Amino acid sequence: MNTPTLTGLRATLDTRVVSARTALRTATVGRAGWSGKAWRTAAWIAYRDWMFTRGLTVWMAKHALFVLAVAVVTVGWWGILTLAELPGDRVTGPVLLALVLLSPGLVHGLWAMVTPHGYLVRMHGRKVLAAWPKVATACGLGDRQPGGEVLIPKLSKIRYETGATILRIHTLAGQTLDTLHRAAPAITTTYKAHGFSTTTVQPGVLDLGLFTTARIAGSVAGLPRLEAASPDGLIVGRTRSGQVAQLVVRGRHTLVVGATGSGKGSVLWSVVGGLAPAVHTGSVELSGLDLKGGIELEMGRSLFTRIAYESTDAVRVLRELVAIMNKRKEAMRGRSRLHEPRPGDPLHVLVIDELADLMAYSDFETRREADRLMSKVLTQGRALGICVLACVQNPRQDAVGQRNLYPQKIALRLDSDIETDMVLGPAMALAPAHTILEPDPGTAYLVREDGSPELMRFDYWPDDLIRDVALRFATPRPAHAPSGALSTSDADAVNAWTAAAARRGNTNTAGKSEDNPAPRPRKPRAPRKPRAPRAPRPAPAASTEEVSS
Ligand SMILES: Nc1ncnc2c1ncn2[C@@H]1O[C@H](COP(=O)(O)OP(=O)(O)OP(=O)(O)O)[C@@H](O)[C@H]1O
Repeated sequence: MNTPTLTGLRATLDTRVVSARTALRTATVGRAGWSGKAWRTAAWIAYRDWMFTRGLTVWMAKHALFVLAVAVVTVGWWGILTLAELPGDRVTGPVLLALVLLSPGLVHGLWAMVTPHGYLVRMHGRKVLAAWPKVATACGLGDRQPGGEVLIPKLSKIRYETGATILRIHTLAGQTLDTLHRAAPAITTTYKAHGFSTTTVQPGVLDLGLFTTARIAGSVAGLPRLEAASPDGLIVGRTRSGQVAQLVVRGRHTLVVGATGSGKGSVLWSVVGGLAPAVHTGSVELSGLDLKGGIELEMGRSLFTRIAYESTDAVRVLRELVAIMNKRKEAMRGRSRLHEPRPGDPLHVLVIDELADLMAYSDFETRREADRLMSKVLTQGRALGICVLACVQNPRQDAVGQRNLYPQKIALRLDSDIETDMVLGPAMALAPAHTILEPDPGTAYLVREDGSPELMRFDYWPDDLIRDVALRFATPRPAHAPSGALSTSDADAVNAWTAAAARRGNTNTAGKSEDNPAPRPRKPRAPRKPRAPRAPRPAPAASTEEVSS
């Protein structure tokens, strides 16, 4: 059976197990009133009993010979009393002796019963520690000495966080942290963990996090708060250890890639919605390009200062941003190397819902102009306070020719390891986005500028929340209605989306427009005559207005 089928089966099975568990819980401990309380009490007693038995059994298995000897002595004592037909009690003595001799096991069982979590953690830690010499040697970390002795890196501490076991490992003399980094995937597999993260603690000391869960539970976003709306660390979801996941927006461009249904909308709205309070105060300005006819961005249009649903408008928005960038260059020259956003001189965030619609599926002239302007923004914008968040489904070259200009990448579920490689390059080994399961939309690897990956799940943004946020935190400088603007009703949005899809597709030419003509077969082009250089275009009036305000 091939891997995708197996993955699909596993996902179906997982979903069934989750729903069966939920149903059982609802029918028992989840019930309201006295019956629910009775179920909960019974479950608590059963669990503690089970933990006592487990603790005692583990101790007995570890001291099997001693337990056997106690059994022989106890039964032997009782047997002698019985055979000799001595009068009096023949049971109490042997039983008391057995209880006294087995008392450490009983204490062990009580420990497991009273603090089950602490007990399980300690037991797991002991197992990891006991296996470490073998694991380290098998993963190539051993150093054989002339006398035949094998030295291994010291495992000094084991720590537990939600969803991860953290091993603190010290390099041997002659080893570098790279040696440990290289061995990390093998150590992870040997301990049967779901993934790993590495953190350098100090020179020669590494914290290796082994993930104990493969999935991150989804959560729904709440209303954003002004103090949290920082482009230097925007809260966008949860990490595998249950901590808040942060995304740095300022000073970097972000490419978001994911298959259809992988949750690009969650990433987009986590950023747009998360920044909304800063938009309202004027320290962030959003520009949006949504060439799917506005189906995604229309719902939050009042948050955007510039918005485009058609390719010609998209080019206009890009030109305005380039003009702002050029003005800023002059203003910042010799004074500052990184733009500090503030009301009146905001951080500009350009949000593109489907990059390929602009860069691959538009007409030739638009593509060329968009490519030129995007290159400028991507190469010069980040220090000048103009950042891009571009979402795309297809990571191939024709759709994202400039992917190397995005220092930060978010890889949601991808269809194949080839696509992961295309998006993440060498970081793919640590961020296998093609292994993210379909039932976990919004789960993604964030690969930062330094190449360090982190698995996280972006919060889900329901439509009602987006509308509410757009209403509360509207920008003080709202966008003019874009040409081809839609009514906000869902029915209209769907119609517009269908029309836009038809314009892009080559099966239906009904929605053909000048911006997006349906592809048709072309004759081979004759070589071009050299042209006189074009006079530079004057900057559009709107852009000047943007900068001077
Ligand atoms: N963070 C999340 N948690 C839970 N469910 C989510 C999350 N994000 C998205 N979903 C679910 O997945 C569905 C698809 O998400 P979304 O539309 O964002 O995907 P997409 O990648 O934008 O797809 P497309 O490229 O086809 O537009 C949503 O309708 C929602 O039900």
